[in-house]
Amino acid sequence: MKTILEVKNLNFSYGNYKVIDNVSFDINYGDYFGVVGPNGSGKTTLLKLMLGILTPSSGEIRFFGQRLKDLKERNKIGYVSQKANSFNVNFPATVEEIILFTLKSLYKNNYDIKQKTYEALSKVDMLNYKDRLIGDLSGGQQQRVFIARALATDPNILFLDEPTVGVDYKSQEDFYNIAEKLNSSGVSIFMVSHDVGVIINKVNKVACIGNGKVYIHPTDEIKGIENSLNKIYGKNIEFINHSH
Ligand SMILES: Nc1ncnc2c1ncn2[C@@H]1O[C@H](COP(=O)(O)OP(=O)(O)OP(=O)(O)O)[C@@H](O)[C@H]1O
Repeated sequence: MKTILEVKNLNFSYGNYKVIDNVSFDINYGDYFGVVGPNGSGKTTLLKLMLGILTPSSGEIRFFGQRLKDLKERNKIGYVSQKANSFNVNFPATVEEIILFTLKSLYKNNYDIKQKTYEALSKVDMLNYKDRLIGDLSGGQQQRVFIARALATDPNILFLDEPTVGVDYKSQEDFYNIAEKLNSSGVSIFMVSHDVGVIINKVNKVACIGNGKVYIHPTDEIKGIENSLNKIYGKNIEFINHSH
């Protein structure tokens, strides 16, 4: 099993307030990794540390064996932020242009750029919308375009911050189907979510975050997950339907 991301003895504080306390974990190629925890527990902070948006107080983050700050292939890491599906409705760009713009900074050949754009839009079933203005799409459709933009650079790992917030039930289902398909095609996924029940049915590893600590369990370790959730939420949580 090859490791895609290694986190060792990671610490992070905002001023005197410690949010990440000596956390270590690995993500392997093919993992579908779900991060759950209460409001303010540090999910977004952890994700921002992984992406280099925040700098740890101490500890190490390695992608593909390289330290984050030395990493050359940043395009192998995809990211869709929490705010991606609340795009300014007046933004004057088409779906196709949103992706072309990102790729132009990475590739020279215009034919390749078009091909990669169309491939990425097909992966999220949005190719038919390529000429539509991004601002005219629904939240769920915009979200799919931003996933396509993240996919267009062929990432090995995709970071998703609360991808199902603000999208309706059908779009959530569409999203989870796309995520599953991507994961089966070899893209590792790191997904932050509030939806503990859904997460447990979708992912293969769960990270429960709270009080600075991160407890990692494979999804078939239901008892272990319940214990960790009890620690971080401070109340008794039991899963009634164990689908694993
Ligand atoms: N820039 C900042 N400066 C100071 N404290 C911050 C900053 N950003 C976040 N925090 C604090 O750090 C803690 C973790 O925040 P974070 O946004 O990572 O939590 P979260 O688990 O993603 O929360 P939510 O589920 O509400 O999105 C919170 O207590 C928050 O108030």
